[in-house]
Amino acid sequence: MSDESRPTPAQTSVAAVIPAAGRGVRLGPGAPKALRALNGTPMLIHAVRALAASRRVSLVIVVAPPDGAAEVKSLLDAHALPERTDFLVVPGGESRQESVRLGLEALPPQYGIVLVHDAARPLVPVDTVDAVIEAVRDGAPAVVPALPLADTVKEVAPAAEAGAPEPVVATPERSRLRAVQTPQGFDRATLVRAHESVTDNVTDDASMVEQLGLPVVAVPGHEEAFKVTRPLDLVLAEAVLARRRLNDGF
Ligand SMILES: Nc1ccn([C@@H]2O[C@H](COP(=O)(O)OP(=O)(O)OP(=O)(O)O)[C@@H](O)[C@H]2O)c(=O)n1
Ligand SMILES: C[C@](O)(CO)[C@H](O)COP(=O)(O)O
Repeated sequence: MSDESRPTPAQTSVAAVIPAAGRGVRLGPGAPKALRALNGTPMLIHAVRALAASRRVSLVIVVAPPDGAAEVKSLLDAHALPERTDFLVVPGGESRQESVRLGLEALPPQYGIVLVHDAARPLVPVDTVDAVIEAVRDGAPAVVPALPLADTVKEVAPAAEAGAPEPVVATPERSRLRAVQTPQGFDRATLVRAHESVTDNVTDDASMVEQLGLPVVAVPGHEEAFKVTRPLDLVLAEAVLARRRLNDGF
């Protein structure tokens, strides 16, 4: 690679935005989901540590519940985090999409690569984080970690009336489908453009890049990067942590 085509340090500096402003309605009543404990430690702290475990991530921006930024700052201060990583906390918005945008607005200019990672995926292994970063560094404007599906997926039409069975209209070929996780990784300019241009409600950031007509690629995800969404997911997360403690010998 010639000196001219070699990316500059600014182009390859990596920041992570962690949207953590959701209420966690599907998890049931209680504190905002990101602040609920897993093995005695808030889910958000697990997620922050998971991203900061990558030596390539030098800034983590946490997007806190709209009225919870001070509490989240105190939480970060109260827990051991890597010294090489900087942390910022900003208040979030009404939707995940808005929270990510608010996190992006706080991003200092020197970061050329941005990861967006759900606080609700607290156990993502560092190898998955690094694989996403590597693919962006290799030139992909948008990268998602993804896993093949175990279930067959059906497309349904609306039910005739509330509570009635939903008509099945199609069965997409399963081998071509993937369940996508986070962190999703982006060339910064691409992600900023996507958030400026796409106004539809979407469920992930990569789909906004798809709407721009730009390529998105998938790298292997990890089973432990699952999203804590419903009560049973908390049981699974505690079990994964217990297995890690056993493997670590304490
Ligand atoms: N207004 C919102 C909504 C969601 N999120 C974040 O986006 C991630 C994925 O969202 P999800 O798992 O759906 O979390 P909740 O919105 O909290 O869950 P629910 O839909 O059950 O209320 C979470 O880390 C959540 O905190 C956010 O930052 N701001
Ligand atoms: C971004 C995401 O985690 C990818 O699978 C997912 O779409 C978030 O969905 P949620 O309903 O906001 O949890």
